[in-house]
Parts: sequence; structure tokens; C-alpha cells
Amino acid sequence: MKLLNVGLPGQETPCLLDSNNRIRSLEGVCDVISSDFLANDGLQALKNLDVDSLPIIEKPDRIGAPLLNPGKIIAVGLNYDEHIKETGGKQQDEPVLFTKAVSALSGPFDLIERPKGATQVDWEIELVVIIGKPARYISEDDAEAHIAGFCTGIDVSERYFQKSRSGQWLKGKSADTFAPIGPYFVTLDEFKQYQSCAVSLDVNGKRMQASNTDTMIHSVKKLVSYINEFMSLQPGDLIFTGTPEGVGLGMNPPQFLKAGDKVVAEVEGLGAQQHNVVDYSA
Ligand SMILES: O=C(O)C/C=C\CC(=O)C(=O)O
Repeated sequence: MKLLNVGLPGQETPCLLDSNNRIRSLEGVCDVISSDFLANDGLQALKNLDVDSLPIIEKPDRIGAPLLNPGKIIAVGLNYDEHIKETGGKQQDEPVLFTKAVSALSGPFDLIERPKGATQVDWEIELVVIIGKPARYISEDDAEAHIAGFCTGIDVSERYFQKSRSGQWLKGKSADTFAPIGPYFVTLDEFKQYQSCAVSLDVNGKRMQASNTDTMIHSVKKLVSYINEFMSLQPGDLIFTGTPEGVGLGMNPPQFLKAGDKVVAEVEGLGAQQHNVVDYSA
């Protein structure tokens, strides 16, 4: 099943994408697709639905993030060899984890806003895991039982804030609009190929990132289990699984986003996002 939320921020309603890629409303059938929806076994309630009877939405006002109100966003750094090389780093003994503020969440066609004082806003296409069931100290073998599905995401990053403002990476990873996800969330039963899908990102029509999740250093199952060593996971929690090579920081000279740029990002099978970049204005 492909699930999405449609509507202006704060007024989203639940929808699904049918087999002809038409958006159909789930209003009155279930609540908005959110951490509460997953915690309340919302996916189970959608089984045996008569999709053809659901009203079609021809022109949605806006497509929102396909999972609202995540309790936390955990992200993985340096999870592809070529990306480690381009940043001049070396592989760490264990996965690198950081958080992104939940207020960074945004929709798949929303603006990416360069925060006040930003000079080095960078792109990072990523496969995003959506947790479906509570998880505590689970093994890699059990990880899939706790995954609801996947979506496309961009780990937008302000490199100066991340690397030169002291302390943890989260300073550069958390501005509003820095975690766009969607356009839809594909449930695990329809997306078993998560460890073998193409990922790409273009800036102003030029391909910057092109890789495949089969080159991740730490697999999705490993990451879910590894994160669980340090914290429990709850329905709706998001895991950004790391970006491959081709970020602006790795270019010579480095290249960053400026107002007016256009970013297109896609994980194969999970849909494409498109964003215009603007500067923060009060
Ligand atoms: O130079 C570093 O220390 C790391 C720079 C970028 C890595 C990153 O942000 C990631 O998510 O991976």
C-alpha cells in the first residue's frame, strides 16, 4: 500500500495511491497517517479495503509528509564508503548516529528554506525507514517485524552549523524544512527491495548523486537493531539511513544551495520529491 497525507500544513487528510497512481481519499476510513495511526494498528484496519470505492482527489492543494508527528528522527552518518571518502573521513568502528529535530519535517514538494545565517546548505538523498511497532533490544533477524515501511527523504544539512559551530551535528541538521519526506510511504509488504534500490538527486537539472542502497555499509536491519541498543523505537519513528557520494561538501570547490535552486530527489520505487530553495524571511 502507498499511503500519503494531502492538505495544507496542519489540515492534512489521509489518502492512498491506487494502482493507477490516482490519489484516493481515506477520510472517514482512518485518521491522518501519523505515529498515532501506526500505534493504533491503523495499517491492519486498512486491510481488505475496497480501493475502487474511495473518492479520487484530482488536484490536491498540497502533499504533506506521509508520516506526521514522528516521536523522533534518528539519522545515520557516513554510511556509504564513497561518501566517507568525499568528506575526507575514515570509516568509524560503529555506525554514526545523530538526531534531526522533529520540527524539521516537511512535505515532498515544500520549499527548502535556508535558515538565518546559512551559507553552506547541502543535499543528502536517503532511504527513510518508518518504524511500525515498538522495538526494544531487537535482533537484526527480528528487525523487519518492527518496520512499517519506507519513504524517500533528504537529510538537508547546513555544513557550517554542523561542522564549525561546536558540539553535535544536530545543529546543522535540524532547521525547519531540513527533513522533507515522501511523496508517499510504501508499506514493507510492497517494498521488500529496500536494500537494493537506486537513489538519485539532481540540482538544477544536473545529476549530483546516483547510487544504490546495496552499497550501504550498515544495512537497514543492522541499523534498526543497532539503534535499539541505545533507545527504544516507537511506531512512527523515522530512521534516515545515510547518504551516498555526491554531496556539495565533497565537490572541489564545495558547492552549496542558494535561493532559486531546484532540487529533485528520488529513491526508486518510493517516488520523487521536488523543492525550490528560498532564504528564510521573517
Ligand atoms: O566531515 C564530517 O565530519 C562529516 C560530514 C558529512 C557527513 C554527513 O553529514 C552525513 O550525514 O553522512
